Amino acid sequence: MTLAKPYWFSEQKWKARGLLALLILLALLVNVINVSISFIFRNIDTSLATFPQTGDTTTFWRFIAIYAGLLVIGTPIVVMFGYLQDKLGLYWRDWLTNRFLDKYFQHRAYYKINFNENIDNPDQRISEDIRSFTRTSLSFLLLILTSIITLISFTGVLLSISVSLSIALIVYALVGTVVTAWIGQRLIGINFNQLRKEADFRYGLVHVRDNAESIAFYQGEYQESLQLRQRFLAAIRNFDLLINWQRNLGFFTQSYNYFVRALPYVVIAPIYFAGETDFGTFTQAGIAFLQIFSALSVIVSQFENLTAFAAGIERMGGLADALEIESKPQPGMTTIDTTEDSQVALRNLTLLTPNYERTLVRELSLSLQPGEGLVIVGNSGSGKSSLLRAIAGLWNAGTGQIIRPPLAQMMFLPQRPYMVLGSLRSQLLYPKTSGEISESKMHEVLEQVNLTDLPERVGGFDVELDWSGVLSLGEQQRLAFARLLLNIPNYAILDEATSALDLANEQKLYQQLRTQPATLISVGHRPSLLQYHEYVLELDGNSNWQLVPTEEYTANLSAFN
Ligand SMILES: Nc1ncnc2c1ncn2[C@@H]1O[C@H](COP(=O)(O)OP(=O)(O)OP(=O)(O)O)[C@@H](O)[C@H]1O
Repeated sequence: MTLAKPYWFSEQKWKARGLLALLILLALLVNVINVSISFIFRNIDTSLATFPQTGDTTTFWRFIAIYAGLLVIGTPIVVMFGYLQDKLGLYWRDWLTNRFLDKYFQHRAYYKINFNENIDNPDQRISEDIRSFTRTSLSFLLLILTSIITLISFTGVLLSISVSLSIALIVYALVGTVVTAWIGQRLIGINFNQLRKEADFRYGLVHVRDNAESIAFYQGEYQESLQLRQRFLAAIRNFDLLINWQRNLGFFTQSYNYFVRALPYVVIAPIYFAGETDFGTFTQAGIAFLQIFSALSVIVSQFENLTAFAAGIERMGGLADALEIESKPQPGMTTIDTTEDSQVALRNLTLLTPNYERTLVRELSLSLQPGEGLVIVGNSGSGKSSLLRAIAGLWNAGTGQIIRPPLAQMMFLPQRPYMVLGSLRSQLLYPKTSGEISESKMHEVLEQVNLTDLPERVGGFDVELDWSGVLSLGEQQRLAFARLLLNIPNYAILDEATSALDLANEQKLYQQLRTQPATLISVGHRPSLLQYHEYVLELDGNSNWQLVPTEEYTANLSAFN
């Protein structure tokens, strides 16, 4: 699985490994500093406690000076440790997000994944889950690493003071870890659900924004707000559950943490009272105890993060697997065979819906000579658009063969005109991102689709607007048509691309198109469309079909009427 190839083995591995090695070195240095601090304060406290008997002040000041020196060296080390950790996290996110984006757009995975019920909100997985994954996994890795180093060095310190103290501490921390892990188990699932419900709620809001006008016409406010509130309520309910479990966990960890402060005193006091150790031991044991305690209980104190982290990994892993699967044919299911050639032909094509539940067309065969036109007609839901989806390779459930030219030579205008986010220029060039097309050519084409004054009206070719919001549906369809006339493909496939236009505009567009030598396949309901095509393919909705020359079809129609 290529997506699983880790960052540390990628083309950026040397940068990543170098930074990681530097971080480990800094972690070691931080630990050396911490151990030194415990010794410095042990000596400071002992010098203070023995002052009444010895009258010695120089030891005290000497250690204060050493501590000041340590601060000067220690500060940049600790700060750089945090900084480099963030930096490495940033590089990692950059790399991983780009990998996911590559996969998302390969083999049209972004389209197919919408039909996958297990993958909700891929947008959130790619944006937020990756961000928290890279940041958190790095901090966990370093936390565990530094904990192990701390554990080893301070156990050494502690053993030099008292064996029983060491044993008491380790037992205490282990018990705490196990109990917290047990309570926290429940949090994993709840956290997973929280991410999902928050994303659902946000998507609901985005959906209302995107469809604001339709909703306003339908006066659908009540229904929409009800639906949004339901999504919000689900998020709130789950969050309530989450904080309840966090409270339960809190009861335990809080009392557990309080007692940690007293534990070293309780264990050291008998040795001190027996005169077997100096006063500074309390300080050093306290510091060592806290260090070991936090190291051993990394899992305890980080449990909350750890569960959210595990949930995030699960969501990302799910997406990575799904993206991988989408790029391969489904095992055990028959798929339509596609062959590239310089013509369009269908041979014994049986097309099913992607879930293999409904047969849309059975045993369809036809072929089109270059420059010929075919119009597909039939009732709504009979599978007209689906046939175009199959030709474009979006759907492949079924049997038989589709012969078509390379997709780069074909241009599809989908049923819903698609307006890109960007300028009028990029709108016209789409799906190309740059091109040789001059502004005068663009003006000419806009004139052909009856949008002559559009650049003037909106303020030029480089103005960025919310095009689907400011243009009428018919204007959007004409703009999409302009794209077609600019690109001059050898094959034009139009799915009700003029459905929102008046007959005069429709006629103008189709006449323009027919002056080009392009092979044309249209889907449409209007009889006015028939005249621009040589053949009519009629689907009856029960997987039957008939193919007739247009003249014969129109003659039958008028005889019938
Ligand atoms: N992703 C999908 N999974 C399963 N079935 C689907 C999917 N998308 C569409 N369908 C079903 O496939 C059938 C054919 O749809 P299609 O869009 O091809 O109809 P159409 O003939 O173009 O209709 P219209 O004239 O209304 O645009 C419909 O019954 C539709 O509900």
